[in-house]
Amino acid sequence: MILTVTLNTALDITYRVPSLRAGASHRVSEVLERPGGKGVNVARVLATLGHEVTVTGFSGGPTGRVLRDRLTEVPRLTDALVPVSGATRRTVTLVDGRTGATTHLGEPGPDITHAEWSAFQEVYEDLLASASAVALCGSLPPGVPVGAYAHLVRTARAAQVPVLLDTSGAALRRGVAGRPDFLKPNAEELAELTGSHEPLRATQDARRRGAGTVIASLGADGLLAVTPEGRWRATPPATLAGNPTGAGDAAVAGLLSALVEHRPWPERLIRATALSAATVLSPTAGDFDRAAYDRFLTTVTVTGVATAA
Ligand SMILES: O=P(O)(O)OC[C@H]1O[C@](O)(CO)[C@@H](O)[C@H]1O
Repeated sequence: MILTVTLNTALDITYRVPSLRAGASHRVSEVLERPGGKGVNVARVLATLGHEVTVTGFSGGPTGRVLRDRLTEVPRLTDALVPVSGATRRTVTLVDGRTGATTHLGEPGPDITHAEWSAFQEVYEDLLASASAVALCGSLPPGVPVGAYAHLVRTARAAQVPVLLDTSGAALRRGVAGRPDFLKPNAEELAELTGSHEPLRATQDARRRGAGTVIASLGADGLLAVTPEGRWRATPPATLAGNPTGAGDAAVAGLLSALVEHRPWPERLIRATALSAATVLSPTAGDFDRAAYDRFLTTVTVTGVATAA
């Protein structure tokens, strides 16, 4: 199975309003509620693609119960979340019906005690024994040490399980030092990590900081991958209008799916880019438009990037 870790799971709420204005009161025209947090979205996409997947991390309180209930509806997905005394957070995405622009609000998440963090590490080590790959995704809830991802990366490497890291801020800065096999930052996270806004230069810098391979998601510009085997850019067929929430998570699912099937890099990038684009066309994170995905698989282009910055 493929293992995804979401230490800060979330109940993701999407509100669509006819036209969003700061300082105004709004009537919501559509409400969607989904189990979320990055690794949960990755897992849902993987399960839809036909992979056996296990989700772990923390969940608690009434929101955690709703999240776990909803996860039982996903075929091929095993819930190995560790219960905690605090409540799973909510996130709210506001979609402006006029422009399609999205505004994201994320709660910090529950306080995790030392005993809960220790319990999680035991569960994680056990799960690694039957994992073909692991993705460590999203922010850290309060109470989890900032060096947590570096530790989890090293544990995966010691168990010889390929490990992908997708996080931000201090958790990313510390996590990359654990030497993950794969790092999947977006343009903003990459710039924050390296101080460079030039994607190729920043991607190479991120590798020097410890990542084996860096796959940067660049929004409408697709993916840039710098790997030990070569460098590629994967470009979606067109700029798509829709909800980009979860597009990066879908890219991670595409990379892992093709990785465990031992596909070569260009194919991994096509799958990741096609899934990411097909997610933009779906209104909720963790879902993708299947027909669009099949179409994009034949229209995403991959080109080699020859020169160093
Ligand atoms: O863990 P964070 O970095 O706060 O990100 C969580 C959020 O990101 C998303 O996974 C979208 O990528 C949402 O589902 C939401 O839960």
